Amino acid sequence: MSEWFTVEQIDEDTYVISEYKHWEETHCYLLNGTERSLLIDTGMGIDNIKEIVNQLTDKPVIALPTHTHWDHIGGLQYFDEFYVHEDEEEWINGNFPLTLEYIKSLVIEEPCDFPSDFDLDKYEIFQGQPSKVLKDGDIIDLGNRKLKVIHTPGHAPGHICLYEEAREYLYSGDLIYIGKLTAFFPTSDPVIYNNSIKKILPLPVKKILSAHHDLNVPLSIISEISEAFDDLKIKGKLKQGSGTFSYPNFEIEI
Ligand SMILES: O=c1ccn([C@@H]2O[C@H](COP(=O)(O)O)[C@@H](O)[C@H]2O)c(=O)[nH]1
Repeated sequence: MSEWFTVEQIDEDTYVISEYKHWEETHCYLLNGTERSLLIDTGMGIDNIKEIVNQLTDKPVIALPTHTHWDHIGGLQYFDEFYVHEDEEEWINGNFPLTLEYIKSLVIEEPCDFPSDFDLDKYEIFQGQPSKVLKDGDIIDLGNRKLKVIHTPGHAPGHICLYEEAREYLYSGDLIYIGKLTAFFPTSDPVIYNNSIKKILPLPVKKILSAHHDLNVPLSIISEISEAFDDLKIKGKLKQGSGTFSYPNFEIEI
């Protein structure tokens, strides 16, 4: 097993594959169904995540990034079938707004014990044609498991969360996690981010499976983030350049 990835089992047919050595501390989730498996997010592409996935499922795998920032799409290169939300189809298909040189600088922004065969000169931003383009409300059927696509823009225009109603699992991507939530990129929008939080708020959730950092995400964080955004709205801070605001479990950078 690669030393780059860490694998933890969440329940009998759900795994989290993490890249803890890198400052982004990404998490990808493998959901095994009776007909097919779903890999939610694919990491940075620094090592081959498919080799890990192959040890955890013998079913055909659909790869699905929650959005197409570089640290979520790096592993798409290893999968024949992948889906993206319609609002980021252009980004994955030749028009991502950041240069490769800039992304490479992010890859090595902090010291990191990279795999011995990793070569930054050969690092690429994945580009390709999705096998399916998703929209809000679509259902992904794995056989015995169904995931609902919830369009939650704000961090990125085509950001999605996946909701598994039967287990009350929320795969929250970069919308909700412990750490710095970011709505300051030119393609982010803090008002829309707040609307996306409001979309998630009424869902019954037993487990939040986030894309970064600490996996023990308290369920209360959803309402805490919602209240924080509402407070910033009242104070007229929901516009870009307002700054970074700190709360017990998270920060919001706008
Ligand atoms: O406009 C942008 C968009 C993204 N980035 C960089 O990409 C990643 C985003 O990571 P997330 O995990 O999706 O938050 C991060 O390294 C950003 O710095 C950017 O620089 N500008």
